[in-house]
Amino acid sequence: MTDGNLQLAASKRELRRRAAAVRDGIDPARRAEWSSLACRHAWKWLEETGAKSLMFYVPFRSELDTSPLIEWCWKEKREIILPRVHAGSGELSLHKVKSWNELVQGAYGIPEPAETSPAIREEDGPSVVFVPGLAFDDRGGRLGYGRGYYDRLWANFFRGSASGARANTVWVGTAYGAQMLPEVPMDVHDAYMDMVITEEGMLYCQAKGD
Ligand SMILES: Nc1nc2c(c(=O)[nH]1)N(C=O)[C@@H](CNc1ccc(C(=O)N[C@@H](CCC(=O)O)C(=O)O)cc1)CN2
Ligand SMILES: Nc1ncnc2c1ncn2[C@@H]1O[C@H](COP(=O)(O)OP(=O)(O)OP(=O)(O)O)[C@@H](O)[C@H]1O
Repeated sequence: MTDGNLQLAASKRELRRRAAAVRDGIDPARRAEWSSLACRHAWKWLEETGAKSLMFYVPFRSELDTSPLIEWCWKEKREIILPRVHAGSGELSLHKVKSWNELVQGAYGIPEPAETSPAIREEDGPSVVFVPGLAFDDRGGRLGYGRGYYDRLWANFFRGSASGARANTVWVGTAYGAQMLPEVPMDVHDAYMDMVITEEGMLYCQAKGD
């Protein structure tokens, strides 16, 4: 690691600690209220876009709760894709899920599709990916828990897009307004969001990495 890399890693670590404290410090009733508002914004947007296949996360810790949105998508017969964590390789595999009953306790205690659930093929990937995080900025910068799972998935999608597979996937960060920072420090491999959605509404971010 160069001095620059070391500095970036240290500043991300410190920021992660502070951002987790901010998010954990939001009153649970407020979190529920803001989650519900953010879901309504996302819902409206999804109705307009008509996207058929959506990747979500199953919320844990104090993350924005997207479960009403997931249930609404099931009701509307849209396809829900959830990740399974492969802690050894640092990869996420993607699986179609039709109900909460299909989930088992996974790595980090996050519910995930069972081992027996078949992973989808790359060309069947989602057209929208909802991404959790500790902090975001209005360029679409994101700070996660520091294991790079979503960065690797993002890189895989772009590799896929070279062969025309998944060029048009929209990446949507979901967070409380209190998680927005003026600037999240970004590494070369860090995934940029196309939009961030909070209780305040949808924020369209500038072109990835520009
Ligand atoms: N709901 C949800 N699902 C998700 C993610 C997420 O952020 N939220 N992920 C997004 O990537 C992946 C899981 N990533 C995780 C990465 C690190 C830790 C974690 O506990 N890290 C320690 C830090 C120390 C360490 O690295 O061991 C911690 O936060 O205490 C948890 C989940 C896939 N699924
Ligand atoms: N495309 C990639 N290929 C290989 N390693 C990667 C890739 N992207 C990120 N990493 C590695 O993952 C580690 C964590 O990256 P980073 O600190 O950006 O995580 P994060 O985005 O905060 O975490 P997460 O996505 O798990 O929420 C770093 O050591 C980084 O080198």
